[in-house]
Amino acid sequence: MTAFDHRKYRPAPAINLPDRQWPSRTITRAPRWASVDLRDGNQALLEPMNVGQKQRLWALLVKLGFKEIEIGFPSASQPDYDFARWLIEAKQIPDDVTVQVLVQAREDLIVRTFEALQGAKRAIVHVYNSTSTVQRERVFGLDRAGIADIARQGAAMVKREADKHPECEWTFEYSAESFSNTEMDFVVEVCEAVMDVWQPTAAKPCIINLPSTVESSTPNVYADQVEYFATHISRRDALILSVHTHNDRGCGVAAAELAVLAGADRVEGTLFGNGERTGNMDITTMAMNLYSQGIDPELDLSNPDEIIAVTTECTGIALHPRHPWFGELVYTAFSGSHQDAIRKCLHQQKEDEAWQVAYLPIDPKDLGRDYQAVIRVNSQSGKGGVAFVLERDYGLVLPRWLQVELAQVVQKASEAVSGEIDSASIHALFRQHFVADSGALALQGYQIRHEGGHDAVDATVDEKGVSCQLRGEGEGALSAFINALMRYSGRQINVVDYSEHAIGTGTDAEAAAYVQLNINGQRYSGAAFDHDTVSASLKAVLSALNRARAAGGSDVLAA
Ligand SMILES: CC(=O)SCCNC(=O)CCNC(=O)[C@H](O)C(C)(C)COP(=O)(O)OP(=O)(O)OC[C@H]1O[C@@H](n2cnc3c(N)ncnc32)[C@H](O)[C@@H]1OP(=O)(O)O
Ligand SMILES: CC(C)C(=O)C(=O)O
Repeated sequence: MTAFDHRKYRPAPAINLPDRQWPSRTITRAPRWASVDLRDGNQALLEPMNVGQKQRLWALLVKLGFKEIEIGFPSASQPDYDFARWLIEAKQIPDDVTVQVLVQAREDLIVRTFEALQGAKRAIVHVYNSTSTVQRERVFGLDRAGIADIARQGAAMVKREADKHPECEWTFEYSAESFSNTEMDFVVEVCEAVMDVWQPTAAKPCIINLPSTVESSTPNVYADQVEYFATHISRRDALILSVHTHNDRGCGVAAAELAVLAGADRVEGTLFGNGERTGNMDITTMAMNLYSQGIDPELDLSNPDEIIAVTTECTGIALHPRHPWFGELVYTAFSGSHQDAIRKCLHQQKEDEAWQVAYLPIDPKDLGRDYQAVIRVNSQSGKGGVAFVLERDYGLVLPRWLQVELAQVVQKASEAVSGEIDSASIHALFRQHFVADSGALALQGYQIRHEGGHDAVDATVDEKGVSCQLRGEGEGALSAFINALMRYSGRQINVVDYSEHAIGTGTDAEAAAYVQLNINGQRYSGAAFDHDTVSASLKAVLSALNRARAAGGSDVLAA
């Protein structure tokens, strides 16, 4: 074998479940969430959280609406023990929140765990042992019966300790760790053994948790395993079926979603998927997936900045900019066709209708993101993005032909800097190339008279400081001015297109005018602004002439 040799590996065995039901089901409500950030997330950190960090993350989890929170492994470490004590002694656990703690099926650890929980009103004690073939054979050196015994004894010890403290409302949870790498008939056998000890009922159920401790198959196989379990375990009504997926193959969320279809009631996971190796199942992603389907996720994720700040501070792990739903770049379109589609859809989206915006699966405003971030311009962007930015930030509604021309200018500038062009730079490029105020031709003054059904204009235009007196007639001020320019310069000038709009409202409103001229067979565009619409239109004409002048390199009027 060479170093990189796939023959070293075997495919995960599939489950024979010909009448599987999960593929034809849909998710219609949020599962019961259990956060394991403070335990599974914590145990995977380079530097596990101290009590202060745990306190901050706890406060966030409660604020987001988690009702079941695994707070640690109190028998394993002093900070976890101290944190449990602080929660209880400082009365930090809201009435509707239940703390959960993890422990191995080992007597000394179980005893210490119950010590840590003294005085709690309600708690979930979560005991586990590994059931998979490889763990049986290579870690524990036990056969099936030996592994089942560990589970049975662990369950009995948990029950014994709980019985000493009837003042607390206990819930028992058992995890067949490495469930997804265990033979299904054996998992059912072990869980039956645990339930024989606990004697759960529909009124007082236990939690049976089915982890894909290491994700090693496609999510459909995991869903088959969960459905197998759900349909082969006795007393299904006396247990809450919980799943706990990891993300080794990048499908932690998908596996949990399919598991819910397959009958899971409860999902364990962490914020942004922090956890062992490639992480736990990401609750924020799964909850937002539900939200985007019109389902209440039963978690308040409306303030991502706070969630990101607290989790980053507590885990030391930064959020990837493309993290689903919450990454800095996920509501940003750089490419031209996406920008164009977003701009058109946003224009048509009505307040009271269902969200229908291409490339934006949810309204970024729901997560406190504004449309500022939606469209950013680089060399991959087209006219849509450029137009969007100018309209959003400067109130300029460019006609299509001008969008096309400006986009070419912006693209060149972006290529030159090999990167993003911000809104102010786009605006500056627009002014520099299409607006006359710094050009060679400038309107000094004009007068318009209505004569015999026509307009006559007398205008003073400077070209490079040389003043020229122009006179012309036409239908309206614009065509009279064009007529004057043609007479003076001897050039053939036609207006190909013209548009104008107000910027702002009230007495401060400015007029924007955009014109495209055909000058001796060549098209040139220009734009101008003025408090007076006629002035704006005449200046826009001079802007276009300035472009012609710059392109031809010769004077227009003095030529
Ligand atoms: C998939 C998961 O995430 S499971 C949770 C894993 N999380 C953690 O382990 C974090 C906290 N754990 C720890 O700090 C330590 O493991 C402790 C303090 C709990 C225990 O430490 P230690 O007793 O020193 O040893 P260690 O964890 O290596 O224990 C291994 C022993 O426990 C046994 N064991 C491991 N898991 C279990 C279990 N769930 N139930 C019963 N016995 C177990 C092993 O077979 C091994 O036995 P051996 O010593 O006879 O060979
Ligand atoms: C203890 C169990 C639930 C676990 O963390 C896992 O299997 O990943």
